[in-house]
Amino acid sequence: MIDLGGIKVHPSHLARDAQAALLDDLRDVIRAAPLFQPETQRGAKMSVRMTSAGDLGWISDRRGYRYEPRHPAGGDWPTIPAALLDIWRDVSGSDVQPDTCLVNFYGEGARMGMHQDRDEASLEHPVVSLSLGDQALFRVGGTARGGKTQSLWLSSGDVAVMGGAARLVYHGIDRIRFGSSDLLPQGGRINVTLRVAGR
Ligand SMILES: O=C(O)CCC(=O)C(=O)O
Ligand SMILES: [Fe+2]
Repeated sequence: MIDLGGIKVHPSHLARDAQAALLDDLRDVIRAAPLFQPETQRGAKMSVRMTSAGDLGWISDRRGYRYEPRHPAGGDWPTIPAALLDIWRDVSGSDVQPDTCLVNFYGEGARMGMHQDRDEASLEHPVVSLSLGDQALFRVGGTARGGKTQSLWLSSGDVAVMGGAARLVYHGIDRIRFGSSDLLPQGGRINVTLRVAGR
């Protein structure tokens, strides 16, 4: 286990065959709830495409960031794949089940700016984050914007847990190494985050 500014990173938590099986589950999620490219409140398109599973899904549009019980195109979010609940059980240290699973897809050139995860109703539960596919440069700071940062390349199968004092640290993805993994036939990276958003 690696401690990155309080974030606990479990390298290779998921073996290759389990990654491939989970990818099949995520394809079903995406078939039921297609990826969309959210806009920020200021009207800029995010470079990451996303969708969700669970009772709630995270969205962003001109009205801001929030959780919604339906996909922007209408329709319930699909259920969270059971294999992800197993990961949550193994690493979260929480006996509350996650009610949302955000699926982020990073194509070539996609990135995610530094931010805190704080749209959840209660911030006492951890965020559990799984990387699949191409490597990504993960940057972690402190709980205030603009402080010192540390970086780590996340690889397919790695799991990061943001909990306790690290629940509100600033973090982002500077870039991916497009084509560095052959898990996704077309290249790119999928990041899956599990959260308790609604309680
Ligand atoms: O892609 C990642 O590893 C981080 C994603 C993230 O920070 C988020 O979805 O809030
Ligand atoms: Fe985040």
